[in-house]
Amino acid sequence: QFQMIRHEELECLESLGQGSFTRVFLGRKKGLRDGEGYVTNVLLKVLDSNHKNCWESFFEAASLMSQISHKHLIHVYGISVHQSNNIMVQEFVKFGALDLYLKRGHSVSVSWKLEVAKQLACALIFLEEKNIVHGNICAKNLLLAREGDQTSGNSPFIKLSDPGISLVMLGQDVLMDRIPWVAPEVLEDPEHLELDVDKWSFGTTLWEIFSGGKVPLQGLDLHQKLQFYKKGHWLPRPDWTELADLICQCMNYQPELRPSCRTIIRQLNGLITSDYEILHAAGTSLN
Ligand SMILES: N#Cc1ccc(Nc2nc(N)cc(-n3ccc(CO)n3)n2)cc1
Repeated sequence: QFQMIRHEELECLESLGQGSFTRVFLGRKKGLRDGEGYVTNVLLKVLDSNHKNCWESFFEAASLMSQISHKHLIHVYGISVHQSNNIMVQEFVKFGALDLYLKRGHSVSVSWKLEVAKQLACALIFLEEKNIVHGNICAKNLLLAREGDQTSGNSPFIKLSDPGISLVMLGQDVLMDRIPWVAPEVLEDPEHLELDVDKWSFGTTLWEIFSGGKVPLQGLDLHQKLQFYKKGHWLPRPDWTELADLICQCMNYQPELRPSCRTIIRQLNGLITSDYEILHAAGTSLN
């Protein structure tokens, strides 16, 4: 279900950071295309040695991503197992993870943020139609392939990364640490994953995108995070009412009441044409 890549074809260059349980490196992949030798930049995602027992789940994620293809989903070339290294080989996405991009203080417009949100919603519609639960939707797993900028006005382009080790494999404390991205019902029964869990995480990711990469519930320990759910709390509402309402609808504690992906897209389109967006767009072009 995926391409096995020989380690001789791979060259590992500098470290680019880390996900949960993995480290990511810039790499090169040698290959042949109609007899021609060529080298491409790749992203090497290496499973931490102390999580070796999760290698099946790690490769299941690789297998999932290599069996489906969509413009807003990361392309996985295959996997490489060499000595004690389990490596997922992905297309290299130029501007990296969105959470870091936003934290670096790039000033992006409201329409830029809405475009990113819409593209994520399109990826979710695609997964929903295939009845696939991603399970790890968050700004850290949104990769920015094109910056898009105010002047030339071309829009950003994002790709949703692989889900990594499945929620089912994670311990309770890892699940608690993923509050407020992980849907509340997952903590009750991690085995029973429904599509609705991705809608909850979409709400949290929307909050991240419009909060400039701020980490929601930063500084809360696991117990306090658990209390946040026990008490049915919500994240601090952004001042844009319609956006805040959409976030709250997605982060509904009753999974069946969360909006369908199509409703989400319709509401995002409504936000794009709303006066708040026009006002803010006017604001940025005035200053
Ligand atoms: N400075 C810088 C810089 C860093 C990374 C990239 N590119 C990239 N391409 C991918 N396919 C995946 C990732 N990831 C990064 C974290 C995770 C965890 O999910 N993935 N980064 C580009 C620039």
